[in-house]
Amino acid sequence: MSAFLRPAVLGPAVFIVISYILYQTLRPSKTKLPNLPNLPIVGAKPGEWLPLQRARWRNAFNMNTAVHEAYCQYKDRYCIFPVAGGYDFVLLPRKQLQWLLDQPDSSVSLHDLNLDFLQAQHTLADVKLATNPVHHDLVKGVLTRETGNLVPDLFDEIQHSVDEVYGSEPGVTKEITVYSTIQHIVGQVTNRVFVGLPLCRNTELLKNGVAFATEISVAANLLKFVWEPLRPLVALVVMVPNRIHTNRFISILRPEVERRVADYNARQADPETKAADKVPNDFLQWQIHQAKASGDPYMYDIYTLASRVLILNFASIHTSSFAMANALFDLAATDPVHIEELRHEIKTVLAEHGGAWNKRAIQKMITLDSTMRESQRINSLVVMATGRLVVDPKGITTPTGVHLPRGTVVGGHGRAVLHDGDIYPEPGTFRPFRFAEKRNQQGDAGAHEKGGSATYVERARQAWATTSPDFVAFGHGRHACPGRFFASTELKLLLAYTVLHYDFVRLKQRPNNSWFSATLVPPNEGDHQANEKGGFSMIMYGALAKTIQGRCIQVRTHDRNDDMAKTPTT
Ligand code: HEM
Repeated sequence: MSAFLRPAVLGPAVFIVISYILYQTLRPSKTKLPNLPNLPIVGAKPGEWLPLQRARWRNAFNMNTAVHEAYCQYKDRYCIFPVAGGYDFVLLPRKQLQWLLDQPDSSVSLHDLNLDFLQAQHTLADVKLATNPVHHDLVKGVLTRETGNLVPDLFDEIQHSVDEVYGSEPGVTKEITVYSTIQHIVGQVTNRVFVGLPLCRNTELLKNGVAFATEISVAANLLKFVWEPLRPLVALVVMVPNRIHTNRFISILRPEVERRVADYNARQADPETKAADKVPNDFLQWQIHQAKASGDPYMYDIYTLASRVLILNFASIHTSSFAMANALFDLAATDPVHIEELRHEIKTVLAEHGGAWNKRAIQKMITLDSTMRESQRINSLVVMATGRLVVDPKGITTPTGVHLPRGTVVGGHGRAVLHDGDIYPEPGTFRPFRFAEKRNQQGDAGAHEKGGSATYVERARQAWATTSPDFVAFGHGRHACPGRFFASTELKLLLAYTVLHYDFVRLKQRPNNSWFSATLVPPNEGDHQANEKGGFSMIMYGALAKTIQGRCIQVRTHDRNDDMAKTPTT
C-alpha cells in the first residue's frame, strides 16, 4: 500500500481537505467576496466561474507575473489582489498611499494584520507576547540609539562567525551554501546584541531560534487553509515541533535570564556596592529594565523575558538573512569591477578612520550602502507595501469614496514599485552603485561644501534605511520597520567584512529566488536549482589581507580587544 494511503496520513489529509472545503463555503464574512468592494480582481478572467477563488491560486502560482500585471493595469486604480494562503488584498492607487499611512491605528492596523498573518492565537504559546508587543519600543528606541555603540561588538562577532564558517586561511577556496551559512552568521551576530556572549555562540540556541521562525510561518500559512473553528484543534498537532523548539530555546536561555534578573535586583537593592560592575548593553538587559520599570510581574517573569528574545529572533533573522544572502548572490554574479570599487571605498574610508570600524566610518561608505539598497530593491519580498487590516467596526472610506469594510486587508503596490522603470531605469538589472550615483548627482556641490542642509537631506533620501513611497522595502510611514537602522548597520558591516576578506568566484548566472505564497525567498539548499547553482566559491582575499591586514589580522589574532577598545563609539 502506498505510504500516502496509510490511515495515519490519509486521515489528517481528508480532514484538512474537508475543513478547507467547508472553510471556502462557510468562511467568515470579513473576507467573503460580497463584503469586498466591487473592484477588478487581478488574475481573474472575464465571465469565469468562482473568479476570486481561481484568481487566488493563479496568482499564488505565478506571483511575479501577477505583481507586475497588477501594477501595469491598476497602479492608478483600485483592485483586489487575491493570493491563496494569503489575503484578498485591496491595492490602492499609488497616489493614495499617504492617505492610508495617515489613518489612525484605531482604523487600520499593521499590528492586527501581523497577529492574523502569524495566526498568533494558535501559533504562540503565550499570545500576550504578541498582543502587547512592548519589545517594539525597545527596538525603535534603545536599539536604534545604541547601534553606534554596538559596532565594536557587531564587528567582533562578525569576525568570529565569518572566519569560523568561511575559513580564514588565505588562498583557500571553499564552497559555501549561501543561505544556511548566512542564517547562522546573522543569527549569531544578531544574538550578540540580543543576549550577548557566550550565548550568542550557542549553536543549539541559534538552531532552535531559526526552527521556531521557520515553523511558525509554515504553520500559520497552513492554518489559514483550515476553517476557523477547527484551527485550535489542528494547531495542537501542527505546532508540536514548534513547541519543542520553543521550550528548548527557553531552557537554554533561562539560566542567563535568571542570573541577570537576580543581578538586577541585587544592584537595585545595593547600588553602591554594585556600582563598579559592568552592566551588559544588550536587548535582554534593556528588557529587564523595561519590565522592572513597568512593575508588572508578568513582564519580568523569566518565561516572558526569554520568549520575547525568541519573538525578536523571528522578526529579525529571516528578513536580515534574506537581505544578506541576496546581496552575496548579486555580488557573486556582478562584474568584478564593482567588487573592486567597493573594496577601494571600504579601504579608503577605513584608513581615514585609523582602521577602526565605527558608525561614522560605516555612514561614509556610500557605495556599500547603495549595494545593499539596490540588492533589496531588486529582491524585495514586499508584495504589498504597508499592508494594514481595517479594524474600525464601521469600515473606512477612501478619498474617492470606496468603502472598505472591517476585516479588509489594504495596502499599496510594493515590489512592483521597486521594479518601475520610470523610477528605476533598467529595473531588472542589478546596478550596485545606482543610489550612490544618485547621491552624488543630487544637490550642487557648492551647497554641500557650505554645509547646506537641503543637499544633506536629499542625499540622505538615497540611504538604505530611508523609506519613501518609491522605496517601500522596509515599509513606510510611522510603522516602517523599526529595526532597519540596526539591520542596515549590521548587514553593511557584514558585507564589508566579507568583501574585504574574500574573493568571489564569479557566477555565470544569478540563481533565481523562489516564491513561497507571497514571500520571495533566496535560493536555499532545499531548492533543487540552488543545489546546482546556489553554492558559490569564495577565496580568502590574500592580497588585501596584507594591506588591511596588518590591522585586521592583528585584530583577529592577537590584539583584538585592545584594538576594539580604541574604536570610537559614536
Ligand atoms: C533587512 C532586514 C529587514 C527587513 C527587510 C524588514 C522589513 C520589515 C517590513 C517590510 C516591516 C513592515 C513595515 C510596514 O508595513 O510599514 C517590518 C516591521 C517590523 N520589523 Fe523589520 N525588517 C528587517 C529587519 C528587522 C530587524 C533586525 C528587527 C528587529 C531587531 C525588525 C523588527 C521589526 C518589527 C518589530 C516590526 C513591526 C513594526 C510595527 O508593528 O509597528 N526588523 N520589517
